[in-house]
Order: sequence, then C-alpha cells, then structure tokens
Amino acid sequence: MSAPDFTAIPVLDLEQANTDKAAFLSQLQHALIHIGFFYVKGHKIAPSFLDSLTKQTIGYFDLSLDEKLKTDKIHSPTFLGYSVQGNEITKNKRDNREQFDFANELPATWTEGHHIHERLTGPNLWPHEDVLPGFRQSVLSFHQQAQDLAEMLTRLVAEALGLEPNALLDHYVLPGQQHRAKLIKYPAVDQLDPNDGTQGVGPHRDTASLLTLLYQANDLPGLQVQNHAGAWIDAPAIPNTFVVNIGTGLEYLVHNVAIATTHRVLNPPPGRGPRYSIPFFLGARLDKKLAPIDIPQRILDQRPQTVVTDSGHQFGRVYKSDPGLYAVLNRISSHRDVGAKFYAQLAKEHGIITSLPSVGY
Ligand SMILES: O=C(O)CCC(=O)C(=O)O
Ligand SMILES: [Fe+2]
Repeated sequence: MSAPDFTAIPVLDLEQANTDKAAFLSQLQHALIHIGFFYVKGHKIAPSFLDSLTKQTIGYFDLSLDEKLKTDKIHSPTFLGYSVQGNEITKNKRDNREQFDFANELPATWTEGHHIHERLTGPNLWPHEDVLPGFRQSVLSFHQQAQDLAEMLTRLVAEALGLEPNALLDHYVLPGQQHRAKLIKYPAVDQLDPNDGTQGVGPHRDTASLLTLLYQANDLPGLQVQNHAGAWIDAPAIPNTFVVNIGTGLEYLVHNVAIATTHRVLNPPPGRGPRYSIPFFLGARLDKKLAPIDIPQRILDQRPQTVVTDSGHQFGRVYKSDPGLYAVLNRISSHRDVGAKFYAQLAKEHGIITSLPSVGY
C-alpha cells in the first residue's frame, strides 16, 4: 500500500537527529521513498555566511558580459565556468537562466586513452580577484561546507534505508573526487525576449549524483516538484534552509527506493526581479560500473508502484553499465557548444545534435 501522494515538501530538523534520532530517521525514510524532496533546517552553515555568498553571487552576475565570458565554459572540457542566458538546453528547449558552474579545485589529468569521464575533472575558471574580491574564497568555502553537510545527510539517508551510516559513502563516493555546484540567476521576465518562453529550467532529474542541496538565495518562487501522480507542487524559499533532493545515481544504487523526483523552475513572477539559487551536487563515483547495494526487504516493500514524470531521463540505461559515460553524455546534451568543441565524435555516436542555432551574445 502506498501513502497518498504529497502536496507539500516536508521540513526536517537536523537538530532532531541528535535529540530523537528514531523520529528523524522515520520522517527521512518517508521523504526518501514517497517524495524524493525535503527541506533541512538546523544545519550549521551560518546565515551571515549565506548572506555574503548571495552578495558575491549577485556581484558575479552583475559583471559585464565581457568579464563573465572570460570564464565561459567553452574554454574548458570540464563544463565548469559560465554559461550565458539561453545557452543551456533541457528536454530540447532553452532554459532561461545564466549560471556559473564550479567544483572543488583539482588539476586536469585526462589524456587520450583515459576514460572520457576523467575529462570532466579540472580547475575552475575564476574571474580575476581584482574584478570580484573575495568571490573565489566565498564560493570555495560554500563548496566545502555544502559537501560536509551533504556527506552528513548521506549517512543519515543510509541509516533511514536500514544500512550502516557509511555504507553509501564507502561504496559510491571516492575520497577527493570532484563534486559540482553552481550559482544560478533566473533573469527578471522584463529582461527576456517574448519568444523565450516560461522555462527557467525544464523538467529534469538530477543526473549521476547521490544528493542535491539547494540554497534558494532570495525569496522568489519558481521551483516546482512533480509528485508521483504528475501534479506540480511549489517548493518556495524558506529562509536558512536547504532543499534536498535525490539524484539518479542514488535512485539506481538503492534499487529505486529513494526517488530522483522530477523538478523544474518557472521564470520569476513579473515585477519581482531575478531569482538566484545555488545547488551543490554530491556526485557518485564515475570511474567504474557500480552494483546497487542490498536493501532490507522491509524497505524494498515500501517502494512506490508508479511514478509519473515529465522528465526524459536521457541515457538512463547507460548509467548501469558506465556511469562516467552517462555523466559526460548528460553534460553534452545540456551544453551543446562545449559538446561540439570537445566531444563532437561522442555526441554524434549518441545522437546528440550539437548544431543548434547559437544564442546571440
Ligand atoms: O534553481 C533551482 O531552484 C533548481 C535548479 C535545479 O534544479 C538544477 O540546477 O538542477
Ligand atoms: Fe535539478
């Protein structure tokens, strides 16, 4: 018997994980199996730090286009860096957002003959320190704090699914691997062209990762979550919380008991300016085929029967045999210009059209 479908996203209090762990884990189990999304409050990332990160984020997007284009993704096969408004594609439609992708700093090591996923790893493309003082430090500090929180949550997720706390991290995350994150701006609608449509980001599931932590940096609506009957449920900004959701990596690795729920973002409402958000993705390792973990039968028995989704889940079958290739294909599909420049042959082999008309900038 499955529970009635959700109409709101629950708020879990991390403090409760210390005071009444059993109650916390029971709420978490319900959210994982029946919703795939939850908010967390009671985390230790300081509100003053998040405010300063928001200021740095706005400062970055307020730079001149020329300055931002110095950090354009097109300069690197890692898909780290800036992408201009309208450059990203979800479900074959342009998204109305500009963004700056970043990760923990690692050198590039890929050379011909290595597995292609290694080409995703490499250094960030930073604006010059004089142009945006403190930006790099703030963004990297966020990355570290978000990773710590995501790892703590992954331990709790394991326990909520009847596993040892470190079971997921030990099997599926490599110490020192690169985890991706982004700063996103959804432009005010009066800055958009009438033909740009309503898609901030189209319906999708977060690919190849275990967990996403999303900080909604200002209070504009837009994020919506698709419940398992197919209805869209608002996930409004709640101050000093993170929205947490499950990636397709975790879903596969726990036999679909935790659901990588579909979500989307609509353009900001007219007259309210741009919306800013900052997701961090705790990635699953990409270096080899991964076997799903044994989950207790009492948990498997609660698995939802049907999940309606508007997301395509492209290349889903590839994940099972080659998570690294799956991650690369999804990046190419989202950022076709980088795909055409660095991965043309692979894109062709997998039917990804990279010759979309370019955006005028
Ligand atoms: O900006 C948001 O609120 C959500 C962003 C998102 O879903 C994503 O980038 O994967
Ligand atoms: Fe997402």
